[in-house]
Amino acid sequence: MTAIEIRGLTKEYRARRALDGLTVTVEPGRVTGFLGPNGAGKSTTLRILLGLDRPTAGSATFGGRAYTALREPLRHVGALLDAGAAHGGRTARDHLRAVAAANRLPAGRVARVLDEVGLSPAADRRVRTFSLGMRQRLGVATALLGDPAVLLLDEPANGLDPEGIVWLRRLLRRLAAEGRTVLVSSHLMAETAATADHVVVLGRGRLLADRSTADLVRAAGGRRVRVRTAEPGRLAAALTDRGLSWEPAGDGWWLVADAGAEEVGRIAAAAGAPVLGLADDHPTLEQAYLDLTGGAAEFAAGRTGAGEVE
Ligand SMILES: Nc1ncnc2c1ncn2[C@@H]1O[C@H](COP(=O)(O)OP(=O)(O)OP(=O)(O)O)[C@@H](O)[C@H]1O
Repeated sequence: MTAIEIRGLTKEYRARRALDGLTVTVEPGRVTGFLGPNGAGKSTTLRILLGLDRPTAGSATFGGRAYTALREPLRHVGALLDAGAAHGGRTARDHLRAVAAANRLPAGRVARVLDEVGLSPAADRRVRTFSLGMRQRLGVATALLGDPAVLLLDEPANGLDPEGIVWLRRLLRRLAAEGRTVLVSSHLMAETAATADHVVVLGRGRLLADRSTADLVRAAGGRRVRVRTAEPGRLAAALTDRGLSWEPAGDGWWLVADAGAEEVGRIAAAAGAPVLGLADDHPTLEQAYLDLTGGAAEFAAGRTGAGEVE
């Protein structure tokens, strides 16, 4: 069991501070979603973790050891940073064999990981003929080659079809259940909500949240009800009488704040407003994320002066 420990991590690129004193521990035995707007510092963190970039200050270690200090690092840390990393002229099998040989990993692992990612039937095709989703699978296979305790995956769902996404979700959950540390960056909130037990959210190089996915979502929104009625005027008057506020949510739906479905159903019935649809509206990770990162997006449409022009 190996935790990832990030302490006071700071990275400056000339005038730009990509990471600003980031401190967080990524625990084993669970899938941790690594979230944040474009430019928040996720890739920079992953690159520093892998010794591909040097921090200006602070440290990033695996069970207390820097990546560059690990002997046979692929046995400890598997990473998917760039799905285009494999040489296009090689077959998937040859690519994995080369990585295994260079890292003194048993050749027998190649067939195992090809099978694991569902690429066995395509193992002898050249990588240049692979779809983006197949390249992602090969990237995951490469990360798994050393049977590592830690997995760092940058946008692994990128290019996967719906079946591939379900496969990836199951794989990540199983790897975490085996006690591994699984850190997965993503911009797909629904997918992260379905996969990650825990989330670490960055904004402008700083930690915005480090908590369980369920807690973050729960904290996002109060109770709300989604309702649609054939008599909007009557329902509006009855809700106002009870001191409840609402807002339109499109297609004739309203969102009533601080109320439950049962209460709104009774109010509508008493007011003689036929209900066409009614449900408690559960907050989503996307909502929680947007609330959290609202002020931290480096690039946002319609905002002037917030981002830098390069
Ligand atoms: N090599 C570099 N030179 C200069 N600035 C860089 C370099 N790499 C990253 N940056 C800057 O550092 C900041 C963090 O970038 P990073 O790629 O880590 O963000 P990210 O969270 O991975 O974003 P995305 O979601 O778009 O992948 C950005 O402002 C980016 O422009």
